[in-house]
Amino acid sequence: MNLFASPMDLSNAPGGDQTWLTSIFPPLFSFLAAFSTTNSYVFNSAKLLLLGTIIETGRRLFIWLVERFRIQYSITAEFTEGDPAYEWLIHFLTHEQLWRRSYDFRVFATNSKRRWSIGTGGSTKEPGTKKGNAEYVPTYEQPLLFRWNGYWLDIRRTMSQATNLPFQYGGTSDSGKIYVTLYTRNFAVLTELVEEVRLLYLEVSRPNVIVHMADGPHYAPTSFTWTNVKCKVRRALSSIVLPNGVMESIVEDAKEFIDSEEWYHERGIPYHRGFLLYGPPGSGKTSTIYALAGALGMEIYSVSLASSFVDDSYLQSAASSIPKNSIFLIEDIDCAFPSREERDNQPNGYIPGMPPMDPPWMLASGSRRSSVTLSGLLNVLDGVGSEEGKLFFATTNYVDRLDPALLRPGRIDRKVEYSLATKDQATSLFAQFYPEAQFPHIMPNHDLSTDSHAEVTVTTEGQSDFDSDSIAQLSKEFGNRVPLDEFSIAELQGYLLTCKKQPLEAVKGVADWIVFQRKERKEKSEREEAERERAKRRRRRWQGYIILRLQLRLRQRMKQMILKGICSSRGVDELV
Ligand SMILES: Nc1ncnc2c1ncn2[C@@H]1O[C@H](COP(=O)(O)OP(=O)(O)OP(=O)(O)O)[C@@H](O)[C@H]1O
Repeated sequence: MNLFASPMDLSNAPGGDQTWLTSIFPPLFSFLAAFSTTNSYVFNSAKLLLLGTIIETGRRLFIWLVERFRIQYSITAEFTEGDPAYEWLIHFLTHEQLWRRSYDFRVFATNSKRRWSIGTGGSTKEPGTKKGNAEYVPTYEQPLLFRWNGYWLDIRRTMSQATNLPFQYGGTSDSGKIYVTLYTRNFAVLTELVEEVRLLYLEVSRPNVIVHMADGPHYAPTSFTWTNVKCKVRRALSSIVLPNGVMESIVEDAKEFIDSEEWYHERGIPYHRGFLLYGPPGSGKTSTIYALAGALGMEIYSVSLASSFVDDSYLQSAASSIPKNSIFLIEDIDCAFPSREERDNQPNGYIPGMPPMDPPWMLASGSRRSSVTLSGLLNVLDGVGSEEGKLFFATTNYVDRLDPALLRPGRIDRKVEYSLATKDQATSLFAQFYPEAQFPHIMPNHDLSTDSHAEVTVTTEGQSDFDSDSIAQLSKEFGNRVPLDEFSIAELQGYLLTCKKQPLEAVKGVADWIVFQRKERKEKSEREEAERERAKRRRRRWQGYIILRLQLRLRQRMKQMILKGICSSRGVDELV
């Protein structure tokens, strides 16, 4: 066997003409040819292996060249989920109808949280006749190439990945990302694109108020993702029924703040304005903030301290991730403070080695305490949460629970009280519910101002027996019949919803409704009182048990000490 045969000698080897191969790798082929004279199978395999290697090398070289070209002649921008720019881009992609080229969709039976799904016209048998029940959201996971303003763009999306553990317990998360590759070296094109998508987003979302909610545990230690985004239809300021001038003054105040950034900076005053809206549930605190956000074109970032997963670090990272010119809303801010009941139930003293006076189930039951501490909250208000000209709003039903440190100017600059419905508010609500234009058939035929319905009582006596009236008169009558400071606007709204199209019935039936509500409230308060009594008894029993255990332990300890004393006086180690 001649291992060093000339390559040319190999042309006659089994396997046909390998001249071109042998000229590339002469020694190897010399060896293989020599070897293959006895084993043609090995020679063919080697040929294939070599061919594959060459093809693979060529393929990699090609990819490398394309990558080099991309790096040299393109710009890639990354948009991260949770950042407003991500939302802008999603709206842009939907607007550009890029989904038409997509072959991958996720199908949701529920409404997607973002408005970037594709509206479908129901079934193909009756196109456009029925709105589809599902939503189709393109995944954009395969790169999509399209043209924008004469430039080629490449879009690719990666989904967010999270472990099911909050980050305090080692959970991790990768936010979803969209990569946009622009095939140009001109950076101005990217800024142009971002500005266009931003303007488009503002245009598209103008009729809505965008509310970002922190409504679930958070998994990433570094960046906070506001994954729950809601589009609420913008509400007219005039639809909020408040005492005269209140809404206008809040709007004026907020506008003035937005326009006076320089003024604040010149005087070295932190550019921050905090509002506290307090009052009973359903009196319009949240609605005011939503209407204000709509009027000012701002987005809301909302955290509720009543949520169990919100603690100091959660609040801190949420607040620091809110962009400029937004509203930072903390709902139920009182949850960071103990209620009077909780304070009253505190044990008088701590007994080392003994369990707390209140059993754990007692603390947990009905407690709305948040894990956020006062110092954590103040840090957020003084620090990250107050930067960049954010408007800060807090709402509470229990203003008395709030610590004076929170209420000092600089943290809370303006307090607005909300109350249960006044007669004027009830009148305005009714007038809004039944616009004159929609009820032209209701004509005045009866002067209600002469009727004696100034105040409704628990009986139905005093109801007028009218058939129809003008909306203005009916509104007034409704206002007269609703007792002052007893029902919230939300409750009255709930009642009016039961007679959406019958304003006359609404006025006639309100007395019965009031009777029913009072009866229900009485029963509820009796039930609650009974529950409180039961809880008190349970607490007393538990405290008695703790005291008994404490006494037993003390008695044992004293016994041991006395025995020790006797032993030492007798000079023995132990009494027999
Ligand atoms: N002053 C008001 N003007 C118009 N609508 C109101 C008013 N108050 C309450 N409503 C209606 O009642 C519902 C609840 O109102 P909202 O959530 O604003 O009350 P809230 O004071 O924030 O209550 P909570 O303290 O429980 O959060 C909304 O649907 C809203 O339309």
